[in-house]
Amino acid sequence: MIVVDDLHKHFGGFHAVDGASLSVDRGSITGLIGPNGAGKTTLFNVIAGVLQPTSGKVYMDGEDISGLPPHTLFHKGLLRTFQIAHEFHSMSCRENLMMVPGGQSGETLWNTWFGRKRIADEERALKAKADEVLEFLTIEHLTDQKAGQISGGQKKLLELGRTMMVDAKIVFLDEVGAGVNRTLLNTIGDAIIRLNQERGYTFVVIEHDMDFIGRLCDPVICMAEGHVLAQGTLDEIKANEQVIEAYLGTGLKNKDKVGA
Ligand SMILES: Nc1ncnc2c1ncn2[C@@H]1O[C@H](COP(=O)(O)OP(=O)(O)OP(=O)(O)O)[C@@H](O)[C@H]1O
Repeated sequence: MIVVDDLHKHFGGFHAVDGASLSVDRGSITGLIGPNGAGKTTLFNVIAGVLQPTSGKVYMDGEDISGLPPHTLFHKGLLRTFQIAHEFHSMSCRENLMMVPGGQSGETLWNTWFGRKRIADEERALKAKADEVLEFLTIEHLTDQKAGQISGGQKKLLELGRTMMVDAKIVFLDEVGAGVNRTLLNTIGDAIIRLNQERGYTFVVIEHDMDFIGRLCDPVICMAEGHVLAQGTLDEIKANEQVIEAYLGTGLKNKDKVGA
């Protein structure tokens, strides 16, 4: 579904992504792991159009999507989750979901004057959709809570919920588990599995928590120093000499994260 071919992203003389090649199969939940500074987030940002590649190609279903801006990729069903912006903190969870651009008619002056009924109908449908998403994620009790007042883990669920307001095909999740307690992490994992199985979403997940990766992801791709070191099941990755060396090489603080 996604093919990345010899991708490079340089910041001045620094090669954050340095010849990465990989593919993501439709219907998979692919894990992306690697020591700090391996280039995972930069790779995500290039694929999702947030950063322009220095060189190399990204294909989606055979179409060259290299360097396309995020809103174009969004309409093709390729989404990267983002932290909820500070400006959205004073809005309720439902309103945050309703703000996801989905071709609403209310945006032009023409429609504001002449399409009031249509706007009202769309708003009703959007509200129903937002409520359905909140229920799916088991956070319906947060519907009217301000996004700034919910916990970090609940915010992650809401970010995931934003991808459900449109017809996403492939979703890139960057460290959904960071700072999230185990119970909520399980809820997030359940939602990802259900979206994958019931709605056909393909996921690529960056995560340092190996239990989470082990539960969700097959295959797992390990990056180091800007390129792909290995791909396989988590057990294969954990047993890979190069992978172990890459983690050890970054210092003892990462030693426990693979092969534990
Ligand atoms: N805008 C930038 N300008 C300069 N260097 C950058 C920029 N963005 C990232 N880098 C550098 O590129 C390298 C790769 O960073 P990146 O965030 O992609 O790694 P990562 O694998 O996601 O790491 P982590 O697991 O710690 O999040 C790092 O050394 C980082 O400092």
